[in-house]
Amino acid sequence: MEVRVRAPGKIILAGEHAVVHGSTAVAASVGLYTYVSLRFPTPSDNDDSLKLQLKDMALEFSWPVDRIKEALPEFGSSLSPTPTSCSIKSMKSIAALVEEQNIPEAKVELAAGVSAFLWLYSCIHGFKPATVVVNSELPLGSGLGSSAAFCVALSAALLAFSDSVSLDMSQQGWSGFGEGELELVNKWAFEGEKIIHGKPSGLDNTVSTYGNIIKFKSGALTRLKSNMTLKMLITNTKVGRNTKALVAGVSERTIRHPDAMSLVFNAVDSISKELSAIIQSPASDDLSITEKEEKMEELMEMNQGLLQCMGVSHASIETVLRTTLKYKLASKLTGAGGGGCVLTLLPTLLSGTVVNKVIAELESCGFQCLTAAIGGKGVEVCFGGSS
Ligand SMILES: Nc1ncnc2c1ncn2[C@@H]1O[C@H](COP(=O)(O)OP(=O)(O)O)[C@@H](O)[C@H]1O
Ligand SMILES: C[C@@](O)(CCOP(=O)(O)O)CC(=O)O
Ligand SMILES: [Mg+2]
Repeated sequence: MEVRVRAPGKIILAGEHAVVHGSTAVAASVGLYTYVSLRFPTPSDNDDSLKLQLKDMALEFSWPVDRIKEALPEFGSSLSPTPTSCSIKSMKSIAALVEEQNIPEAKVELAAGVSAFLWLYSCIHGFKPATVVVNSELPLGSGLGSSAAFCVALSAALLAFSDSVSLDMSQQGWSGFGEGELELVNKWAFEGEKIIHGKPSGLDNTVSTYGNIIKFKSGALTRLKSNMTLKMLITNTKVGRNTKALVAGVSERTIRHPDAMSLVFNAVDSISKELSAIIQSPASDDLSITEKEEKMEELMEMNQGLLQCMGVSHASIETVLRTTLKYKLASKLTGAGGGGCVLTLLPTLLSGTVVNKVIAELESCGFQCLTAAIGGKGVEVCFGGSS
């Protein structure tokens, strides 16, 4: 029997980094997915190993379950029904298991994802042999939340075959989880994100789990009912970066300049609140769509300025900002910054010709542009078939 799960990536419309320090953020799911399938071998397969296949990278990792038992003896006897954090001792044992796999030097950043996998798998299924296959439409380490989508899809697939969750396996095609199940998936995914990010806010895993457009502050989410169609151009600068290092950099700056940074975080909080009010304001309100879009553009520019204050912009991001500004379009980085992706609001009345021109100019700089549906469904599951 096989289960397949998909979890979306996300864009952050306002509030990245500041959300780690308690400010409000606004984010939406993006229609690009990470897929995880899980299969347990039958006795006739005679397979006693745990396998992780990363299809896009053409990599396969494999551990004899006895080796996992030896490294993590604390698992197996009592599987954890509630999400728990990885202790320093378990992290060391997991690091040894990952090191044995000799991840190619050029892909060493995958070690964090593989560690999160070993933690989530061992907590939920102990020493059971299995094959887990992962593939993703999301660029890794680009600010679109690939780490969270990976942790959400993994947690959901593992829980789908656990005693903690009971799902109707006769459903055809993709189907959603119940509220209680989503909460459990989200909490386990957050534990995985902690291994990859160090100090995540929980925003990314929450958007990937629940989908939609959400407002998020200190672990609490509010689903937003959008009264306008939001069209965003996503530009990937293709400059690689690592969320853990960028989040740590902002924290260090906060320690050096606590008063100034607290004002920056407060300003971001106000921007996110105003942005969510605009998104939700009824269409019949005094503000026309154009006026709403102009306000949003201004808020995005202000948020970008504050992200520069936090030290997370990058020359490549500034090039995207300058290029889109030539067409009077507002942009901001999305995710951790330092490279990665930039969002540009595409107003409703903007002509297709202008959009094509901006995309052509951005792509001539070596960047990659995409437009994807935003605010769609969160994590979904599919049994048996190959949807
Ligand atoms: N499909 C995947 N397979 C394995 N690891 C993954 C996958 N997606 C994400 N990861 C892990 O997450 C890391 C990227 O996370 P991060 O730096 O937070 O960037 P982002 O979440 O914006 O893509 C990767 O280096 C890897 O460790
Ligand atoms: C910078 C931050 O706000 C978002 C990071 O997103 P991403 O990993 O770059 O996709 C960190 C967080 O909220 O945990
Ligand atoms: Mg991430």
